[in-house]
Amino acid sequence: MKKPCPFIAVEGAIGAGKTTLATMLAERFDYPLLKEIVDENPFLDKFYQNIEEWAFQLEMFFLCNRYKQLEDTVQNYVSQGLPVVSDYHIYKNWIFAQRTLHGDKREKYRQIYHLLTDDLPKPNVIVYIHTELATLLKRIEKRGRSFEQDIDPGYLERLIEDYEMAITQLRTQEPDTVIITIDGNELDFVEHPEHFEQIVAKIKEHL
Ligand SMILES: Nc1ncnc2c1ncn2[C@@H]1O[C@H](COP(=O)(O)OP(=O)(O)O)[C@@H](O)[C@H]1O
Ligand SMILES: Nc1nc2c(ncn2[C@H]2C[C@H](O)[C@@H](COP(=O)(O)O)O2)c(=O)[nH]1
Repeated sequence: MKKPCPFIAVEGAIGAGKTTLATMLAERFDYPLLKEIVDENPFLDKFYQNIEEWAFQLEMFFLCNRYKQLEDTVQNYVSQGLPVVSDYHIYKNWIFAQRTLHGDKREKYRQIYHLLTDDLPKPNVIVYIHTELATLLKRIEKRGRSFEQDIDPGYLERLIEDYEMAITQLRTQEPDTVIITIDGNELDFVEHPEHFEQIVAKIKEHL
Protein backbone atom coordinates (compact mmCIF):
# COMPACT_ATOMS: atom_id res chain seq x y z
CA MET A 1 0.00 0.00 0.00
CA LYS A 2 1.27 3.51 -0.83
CA LYS A 3 2.40 5.40 2.29
CA PRO A 4 0.79 8.81 2.95
CA CYS A 5 2.81 11.92 2.28
CA PRO A 6 4.83 12.73 5.43
CA PHE A 7 3.20 15.21 7.81
CA ILE A 8 5.64 15.09 10.73
CA ALA A 9 5.03 16.78 14.10
CA VAL A 10 7.69 17.06 16.78
CA GLU A 11 6.26 17.10 20.29
CA GLY A 12 7.37 17.21 23.91
CA ALA A 13 7.14 19.45 26.97
CA ILE A 14 8.42 23.03 27.20
CA GLY A 15 12.11 23.17 26.30
CA ALA A 16 12.33 19.51 25.20
CA GLY A 17 13.94 20.58 21.92
CA LYS A 18 10.96 20.51 19.53
CA THR A 19 11.84 23.59 17.51
CA THR A 20 15.51 22.61 17.38
CA LEU A 21 14.80 19.07 16.18
CA ALA A 22 11.99 20.10 13.79
CA THR A 23 14.33 22.65 12.19
CA MET A 24 17.10 20.05 11.80
CA LEU A 25 14.67 17.51 10.32
CA ALA A 26 13.18 20.03 7.88
CA GLU A 27 16.68 20.83 6.68
CA ARG A 28 17.75 17.19 6.43
CA PHE A 29 14.65 16.02 4.55
CA ASP A 30 14.30 19.29 2.67
CA TYR A 31 10.71 19.69 3.86
CA PRO A 32 9.02 23.01 4.63
CA LEU A 33 9.02 23.87 8.34
CA LEU A 34 5.89 24.96 10.19
CA LYS A 35 7.01 26.80 13.31
CA GLU A 36 5.15 28.09 16.32
CA ILE A 37 5.39 31.87 16.74
CA VAL A 38 6.02 32.53 20.42
CA ASP A 39 7.51 36.00 20.69
CA GLU A 40 4.39 37.77 19.42
CA ASN A 41 2.10 36.10 21.94
CA PRO A 42 0.60 38.95 24.04
CA PHE A 43 -0.62 36.70 26.87
CA LEU A 44 2.31 34.42 27.75
CA ASP A 45 4.03 36.89 30.04
CA LYS A 46 0.80 37.67 31.91
CA PHE A 47 -0.09 33.96 32.00
CA TYR A 48 3.08 32.97 33.83
CA GLN A 49 2.46 35.74 36.36
CA ASN A 50 -1.10 34.58 37.05
CA ILE A 51 -2.17 31.32 35.43
CA GLU A 52 -5.74 31.24 36.81
CA GLU A 53 -6.46 34.75 35.55
CA TRP A 54 -5.06 34.42 32.03
CA ALA A 55 -5.41 30.73 31.11
CA PHE A 56 -8.58 31.00 29.01
CA GLN A 57 -7.32 33.94 26.93
CA LEU A 58 -3.98 32.22 26.38
CA GLU A 59 -5.41 28.83 25.42
CA MET A 60 -7.89 30.45 23.00
CA PHE A 61 -5.09 32.51 21.46
CA PHE A 62 -2.95 29.40 20.89
CA LEU A 63 -5.94 27.48 19.54
CA CYS A 64 -6.98 30.19 17.05
CA ASN A 65 -3.42 30.72 15.84
CA ARG A 66 -2.74 27.03 15.40
CA TYR A 67 -6.09 26.51 13.71
CA LYS A 68 -5.22 29.18 11.14
CA GLN A 69 -1.71 27.75 10.66
CA LEU A 70 -3.06 24.24 10.25
CA GLU A 71 -5.70 25.40 7.77
CA ASP A 72 -2.96 27.05 5.70
CA THR A 73 -0.74 23.98 5.99
CA VAL A 74 -3.50 21.72 4.75
CA GLN A 75 -4.23 24.05 1.84
CA ASN A 76 -0.59 24.66 0.85
CA TYR A 77 0.97 21.25 1.52
CA VAL A 78 -1.10 18.34 2.82
CA SER A 79 -3.95 18.56 0.30
CA GLN A 80 -1.40 18.92 -2.53
CA GLY A 81 0.48 15.80 -1.46
CA LEU A 82 3.49 17.80 -0.24
CA PRO A 83 5.44 16.85 2.92
CA VAL A 84 5.78 19.17 5.90
CA VAL A 85 7.39 19.13 9.35
CA SER A 86 5.92 21.02 12.28
CA ASP A 87 7.26 21.83 15.75
CA TYR A 88 3.88 21.04 17.33
CA HIS A 89 0.78 18.86 17.03
CA ILE A 90 -2.62 20.55 17.33
CA TYR A 91 -3.44 18.10 20.15
CA LYS A 92 -1.05 19.99 22.42
CA ASN A 93 -3.79 22.60 22.84
CA TRP A 94 -5.94 20.07 24.63
CA ILE A 95 -3.00 18.73 26.68
CA PHE A 96 -2.31 22.23 28.04
CA ALA A 97 -5.97 23.22 28.39
CA GLN A 98 -6.72 20.21 30.58
CA ARG A 99 -3.91 21.31 32.85
CA THR A 100 -4.75 25.05 32.98
CA LEU A 101 -8.55 25.27 32.63
CA HIS A 102 -11.25 24.07 35.00
CA GLY A 103 -15.04 23.77 35.20
CA ASP A 104 -17.15 25.79 32.75
CA LYS A 105 -14.18 27.29 30.95
CA ARG A 106 -12.62 23.90 30.25
CA GLU A 107 -15.94 22.59 28.92
CA LYS A 108 -16.42 25.63 26.66
CA TYR A 109 -12.85 25.25 25.42
CA ARG A 110 -13.30 21.50 24.84
CA GLN A 111 -16.32 22.11 22.60
CA ILE A 112 -14.58 24.82 20.58
CA TYR A 113 -11.40 22.70 20.29
CA HIS A 114 -13.37 19.77 18.83
CA LEU A 115 -15.43 22.00 16.53
CA LEU A 116 -12.32 23.56 15.06
CA THR A 117 -10.02 20.58 14.83
CA ASP A 118 -11.95 17.31 14.50
CA ASP A 119 -12.21 17.41 10.71
CA LEU A 120 -8.70 18.69 9.99
CA PRO A 121 -5.96 16.32 8.79
CA LYS A 122 -3.50 15.45 11.55
CA PRO A 123 0.20 14.56 11.36
CA ASN A 124 0.86 10.94 10.38
CA VAL A 125 4.25 10.83 12.16
CA ILE A 126 4.83 12.17 15.67
CA VAL A 127 8.38 12.42 17.00
CA TYR A 128 7.90 12.65 20.75
CA ILE A 129 10.86 13.88 22.81
CA HIS A 130 10.52 12.59 26.34
CA THR A 131 12.67 14.65 28.69
CA GLU A 132 13.16 14.78 32.46
CA LEU A 133 12.50 17.86 34.54
CA ALA A 134 16.19 18.64 35.17
CA THR A 135 16.89 18.70 31.41
CA LEU A 136 13.87 20.92 30.72
CA LEU A 137 14.93 23.39 33.40
CA LYS A 138 18.45 23.56 31.94
CA ARG A 139 17.14 24.13 28.41
CA ILE A 140 14.62 26.77 29.51
CA GLU A 141 17.43 28.61 31.26
CA LYS A 142 19.66 28.25 28.19
CA ARG A 143 16.91 29.63 25.89
CA GLY A 144 16.63 32.60 28.22
CA ARG A 145 13.09 33.86 27.57
CA SER A 146 12.56 36.20 30.52
CA PHE A 147 8.90 35.22 31.15
CA GLU A 148 9.82 31.52 31.41
CA GLN A 149 12.60 31.84 33.97
CA ASP A 150 10.29 31.57 36.99
CA ILE A 151 8.10 28.74 35.71
CA ASP A 152 7.02 26.57 38.62
CA PRO A 153 8.94 23.26 38.34
CA GLY A 154 5.75 21.58 39.63
CA TYR A 155 3.90 22.85 36.53
CA LEU A 156 6.61 21.38 34.29
CA GLU A 157 6.58 18.09 36.20
CA ARG A 158 2.80 17.80 35.70
CA LEU A 159 3.16 18.67 32.00
CA ILE A 160 5.70 15.87 31.58
CA GLU A 161 3.11 13.46 33.04
CA ASP A 162 0.33 14.99 30.91
CA TYR A 163 2.42 14.43 27.78
CA GLU A 164 3.14 10.82 28.73
CA MET A 165 -0.57 10.17 29.21
CA ALA A 166 -1.54 11.98 26.02
CA ILE A 167 0.95 9.99 23.94
CA THR A 168 -0.34 6.73 25.41
CA GLN A 169 -3.91 7.78 24.55
CA LEU A 170 -2.93 8.79 21.01
CA ARG A 171 -1.36 5.37 20.44
CA THR A 172 -4.75 3.79 21.16
CA GLN A 173 -6.99 6.41 19.56
CA GLU A 174 -4.94 6.81 16.38
CA PRO A 175 -3.30 3.44 15.70
CA ASP A 176 -2.36 4.52 12.15
CA THR A 177 -0.24 7.42 13.42
CA VAL A 178 3.44 6.50 13.74
CA ILE A 179 4.74 7.64 17.13
CA ILE A 180 8.51 7.63 17.58
CA THR A 181 9.62 8.27 21.14
CA ILE A 182 13.04 9.76 21.71
CA ASP A 183 14.77 9.76 25.05
CA GLY A 184 15.70 13.44 25.19
CA ASN A 185 18.02 12.88 28.15
CA GLU A 186 20.08 10.16 26.48
CA LEU A 187 19.97 11.24 22.85
CA ASP A 188 21.51 14.66 22.35
CA PHE A 189 20.87 15.48 18.71
CA VAL A 190 22.50 18.93 19.09
CA GLU A 191 25.86 17.89 20.49
CA HIS A 192 26.12 14.46 18.87
CA PRO A 193 25.57 14.20 15.09
CA GLU A 194 25.37 10.40 15.44
CA HIS A 195 22.35 10.77 17.72
CA PHE A 196 20.65 12.91 15.10
CA GLU A 197 21.43 10.22 12.51
CA GLN A 198 19.75 7.61 14.72
CA ILE A 199 16.60 9.72 14.82
CA VAL A 200 16.67 10.30 11.05
CA ALA A 201 17.08 6.55 10.48
CA LYS A 202 14.09 5.76 12.71
CA ILE A 203 11.92 8.26 10.85
CA LYS A 204 13.07 6.96 7.46
CA GLU A 205 11.76 3.49 8.39
CA HIS A 206 8.28 4.98 8.27
CA LEU A 207 8.46 7.27 5.25
N1 LIG B 1 19.62 18.21 22.63
C1 LIG B 1 19.92 19.43 23.06
N2 LIG B 1 21.09 19.66 23.72
C2 LIG B 1 21.39 20.86 24.16
N3 LIG B 1 20.59 21.95 24.01
C3 LIG B 1 19.43 21.78 23.38
C4 LIG B 1 19.03 20.52 22.86
N4 LIG B 1 17.80 20.66 22.30
C5 LIG B 1 17.47 21.95 22.45
N5 LIG B 1 18.44 22.63 23.07
C6 LIG B 1 18.42 24.05 23.46
O1 LIG B 1 17.41 24.14 24.48
C7 LIG B 1 16.61 25.30 24.29
C8 LIG B 1 15.16 24.87 24.07
O2 LIG B 1 15.05 24.19 22.83
P1 LIG B 1 13.79 24.40 21.88
O3 LIG B 1 14.06 23.65 20.63
O4 LIG B 1 13.44 25.85 21.78
O5 LIG B 1 12.66 23.61 22.75
P2 LIG B 1 11.07 23.54 22.55
O6 LIG B 1 10.75 23.98 21.16
O7 LIG B 1 10.74 22.10 22.80
O8 LIG B 1 10.48 24.40 23.61
C9 LIG B 1 17.22 26.06 23.11
O9 LIG B 1 18.11 27.02 23.64
C10 LIG B 1 17.98 24.99 22.34
O10 LIG B 1 19.09 25.53 21.66
N1 LIG C 1 -0.73 27.26 28.40
C1 LIG C 1 -0.15 26.97 27.22
N2 LIG C 1 1.15 27.28 27.04
C2 LIG C 1 1.69 26.96 25.87
C3 LIG C 1 0.98 26.31 24.84
N3 LIG C 1 1.81 26.12 23.80
C4 LIG C 1 2.98 26.62 24.16
N4 LIG C 1 2.92 27.14 25.40
C5 LIG C 1 3.98 27.88 26.09
C6 LIG C 1 5.07 27.07 26.65
C7 LIG C 1 6.28 27.92 26.45
O1 LIG C 1 6.40 28.87 27.49
C8 LIG C 1 5.99 28.71 25.17
C9 LIG C 1 6.57 28.09 23.94
O2 LIG C 1 6.28 26.70 23.87
P1 LIG C 1 7.40 25.61 23.50
O3 LIG C 1 6.80 24.28 23.88
O4 LIG C 1 7.63 25.77 22.04
O5 LIG C 1 8.59 25.93 24.32
O6 LIG C 1 4.58 28.72 25.10
C10 LIG C 1 -0.38 26.02 25.04
O7 LIG C 1 -1.11 25.47 24.17
N5 LIG C 1 -0.90 26.38 26.25
